[in-house]
Amino acid sequence: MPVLRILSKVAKQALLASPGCGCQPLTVAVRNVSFSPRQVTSDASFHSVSFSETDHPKVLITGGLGQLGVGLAKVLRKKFGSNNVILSDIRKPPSHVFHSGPFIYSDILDYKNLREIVVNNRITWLVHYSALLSAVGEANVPLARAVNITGLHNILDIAAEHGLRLFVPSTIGAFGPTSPRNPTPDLCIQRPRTIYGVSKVHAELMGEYYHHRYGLDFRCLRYPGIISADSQPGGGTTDYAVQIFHDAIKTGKFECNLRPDTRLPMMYIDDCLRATVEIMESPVETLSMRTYNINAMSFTPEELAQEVMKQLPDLEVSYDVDQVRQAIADSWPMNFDDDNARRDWGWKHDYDLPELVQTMFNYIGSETRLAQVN
Ligand SMILES: NC(=O)C1=CN([C@@H]2O[C@H](COP(=O)(O)OP(=O)(O)OC[C@H]3O[C@@H](n4cnc5c(N)ncnc54)[C@H](O)[C@@H]3O)[C@@H](O)[C@H]2O)C=CC1
Ligand SMILES: CC(=O)[C@H](N)C(=O)O
Repeated sequence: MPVLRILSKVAKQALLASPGCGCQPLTVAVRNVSFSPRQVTSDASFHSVSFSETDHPKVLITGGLGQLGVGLAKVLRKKFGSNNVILSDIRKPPSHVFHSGPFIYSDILDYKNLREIVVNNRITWLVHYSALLSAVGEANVPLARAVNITGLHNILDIAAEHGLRLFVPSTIGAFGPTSPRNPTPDLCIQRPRTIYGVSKVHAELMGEYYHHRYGLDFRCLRYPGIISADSQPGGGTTDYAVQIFHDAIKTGKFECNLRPDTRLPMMYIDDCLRATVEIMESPVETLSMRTYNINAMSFTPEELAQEVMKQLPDLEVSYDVDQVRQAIADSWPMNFDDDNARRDWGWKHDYDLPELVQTMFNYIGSETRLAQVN
């Protein structure tokens, strides 16, 4: 029998054999009706390697060498053991990262390589961090489209085929100028004007679709702009809120690329990583939705500078507005409504603006003093 006919017969049989829950086993993976690694036969057992089979989840983090991945690996390794958390990226890891636990090369555009990693390491949780952020995405739309959309398709198929619990972060950037901006609720108009935002809305919808259609355990948080002391942001609109601390301590001067009155939701990295672990650990029955806003604080560059100047009164702040970033920021939420996350799974932030500034100064200050001694 020709290959095409065999495949379509297999697909039909599997559809007929679907359980009454409304979820169907993974005929989804037969995206292209041709011989491809994505072919899953009708007797493929969905959720074949589930979290419950192991004491600890076995976690793979994609795009792990960016602003958030190394910190998340640290938190997860403390909880689940170093060898149970694999960081991956297409870049070369710095030596302290390489020596702190398993690291592996993985290009999310290479489906076979990704599948091999998941199978060989018996992965049960996948945290998908690879992405091009808002500003770099606008500078290279074809690459952003490939990484953020085609890459996500690979991730969804792998996660569904192997019964993984999948976390994909979304962002305040998934909203646009026609969304309510103050505050922005979970469910409202989403018509972002950046390739980054469009790709994140696509990720939210595809993840929820795979959940409802195939039972994929998809979990998604819309992060605000994340502020961290020991990792650099990767080319976003909110990057100024990290840069100000480094420039203030190093040079006593800071030139901001957004207008002083640009209000955006922001969060300290520890809150962001804790929220991520909390939603991944939340019992299924607590999740009334699969994509949640999370919020901590909201401020303008002027308000941040004033708080920083409580520590460094001589800081000189000037403004040289980047039109691309400003247009993006002007279309994003000013305040985020995260009532659903607080109600459903008990989300609560720890850091407000004063604690954030104090913590950043303590960290960067001690690093700088250490560097001066050595
Ligand atoms: N940092 C933030 O403020 C926020 C981040 N997020 C989301 O959180 C996730 C992580 O963010 P960051 O760590 O800040 O991003 P980042 O830009 O710092 O890091 C992204 C990583 O993806 C990797 N990457 C690029 N192409 C790849 C490919 N083909 N295969 C594998 N890896 C590839 C890069 O090498 C980089 O290390 C992203 O999905 C981002 O959209 C959402 C909202 C806010
Ligand atoms: C808020 C984000 O998603 C990111 N930091 C960006 O500015 O692009």
